[in-house]
Amino acid sequence: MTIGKIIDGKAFAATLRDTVGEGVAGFVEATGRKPGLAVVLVGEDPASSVYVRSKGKMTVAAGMESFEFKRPDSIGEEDLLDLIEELNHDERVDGILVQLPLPGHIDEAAVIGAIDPAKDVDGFHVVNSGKLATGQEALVPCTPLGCIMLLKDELGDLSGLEAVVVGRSNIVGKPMAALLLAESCTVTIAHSRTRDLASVVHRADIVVAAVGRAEMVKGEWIKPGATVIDVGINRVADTEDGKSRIVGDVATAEALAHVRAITPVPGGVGPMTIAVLLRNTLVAAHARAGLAKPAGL
Ligand SMILES: Nc1nc(=O)c2c([nH]1)NC[C@@H]1CN(c3ccc(C(=O)N[C@@H](CCC(=O)O)C(=O)O)cc3)C=[N+]21
Repeated sequence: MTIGKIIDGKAFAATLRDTVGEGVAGFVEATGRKPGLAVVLVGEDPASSVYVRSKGKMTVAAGMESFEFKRPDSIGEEDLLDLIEELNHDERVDGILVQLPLPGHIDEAAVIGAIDPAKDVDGFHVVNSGKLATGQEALVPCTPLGCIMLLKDELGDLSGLEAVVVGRSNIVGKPMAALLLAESCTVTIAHSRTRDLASVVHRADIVVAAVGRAEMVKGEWIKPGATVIDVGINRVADTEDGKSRIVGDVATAEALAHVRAITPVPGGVGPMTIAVLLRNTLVAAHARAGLAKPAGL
């Protein structure tokens, strides 16, 4: 039985961060200042805190300025909007990321809508999603853009390929579909109401799984030779040692016998998300400074 390739997202992300680092050096030389990324974290969710810390470290390692704003769960929406307004006007800040999800009493759409689209390095503002949907230059959500980079690296030209995106979230599924369409794929978005998901997935040359359900996409659903991008990060109890581990949305061990290539979890899409965040911050900094987009990005 042949075994597919495991795509090394961690290594690809490290290379991308190096490229970003070179671009940062050029930006500093041209402007006399560092690009800056502001991350806003509301509440004390331990997983979010770990993730925000590693983002901060990688931001600094790439030569950029990192600003972190931690606010309690109890913060009112008005106070959060005031903070964003302040960051919108802070010349040292090129990128603003508000860690999601936000507490239930805060309107996420209102908060995202308050971010200056030129600083929206998550690409979640309707101005950026609208530009993406209509084929205009935009800041593009980090996870889907990272997935496209991995796919192009593996497959080259994607045009004409059959792509199935499982999941229809605003942060992954929908922008992923828009990007695949822009690459001239034939795109299907499947979701929880899709009938006979197995046979829909079986059509695909490219499967992107972004549903947030542990190992939901089974190996036998995958068409032989398909490329699978697993966006899921699900913490599950590991019965053998009582600890927990992280698995994706795809049953990877099963799928390996069917795929051409597949991203692992961890070490696949996750590291790309952070690397693209740095990339987006650098791109936003160049645009704000009136400079052309740096080479290779
Ligand atoms: N406004 C906003 N933008 C985000 O991009 C955003 C967010 N909110 N909220 C939370 C999610 C989650 N997220 C991850 C990014 C990288 C890894 C990552 O690097 N994971 C590693 C390590 C996994 C581990 O071992 O914990 C991996 O997959 O290999 C994980 C999760 C970004 N998010």
